[in-house]
Amino acid sequence: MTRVALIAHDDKKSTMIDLVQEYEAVLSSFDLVATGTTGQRIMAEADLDVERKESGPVGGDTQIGAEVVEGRLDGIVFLQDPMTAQPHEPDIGALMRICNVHDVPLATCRSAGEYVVRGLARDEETRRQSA
Ligand SMILES: O=C(CO)COP(=O)(O)O
Repeated sequence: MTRVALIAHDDKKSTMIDLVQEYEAVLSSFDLVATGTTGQRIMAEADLDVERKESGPVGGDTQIGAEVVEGRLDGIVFLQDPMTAQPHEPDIGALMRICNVHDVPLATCRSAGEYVVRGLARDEETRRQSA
């Protein structure tokens, strides 16, 4: 099953909620993982089940990065706030780097996130049809 990570900085959490509500039908067919607070909000505000890691600043981004290394993730939607410095910037940079190392698609704004979600849904549909 397609496994996707959802992460949003505080100022982008409402955008993430909007995105997951719009794509709820597609996302409900995926295996979802999220950083702590993002996951909490998604489960409260959308009809989606999400595996929650730690919050980003205390290691959640790093835990998602470990899944990338282990080959468990097909894509990441990570809505970043470009206007606010983050205390865990090194962790964020490490997650982005490891996605590049392992060629895992990482979307950092809403429109790119929609492309990733739609693309992964199309891939899953293609796999289902050829199975
Ligand atoms: O800080 C984050 C990503 O860098 C997100 O963490 P939370 O989802 O716990 O807010």
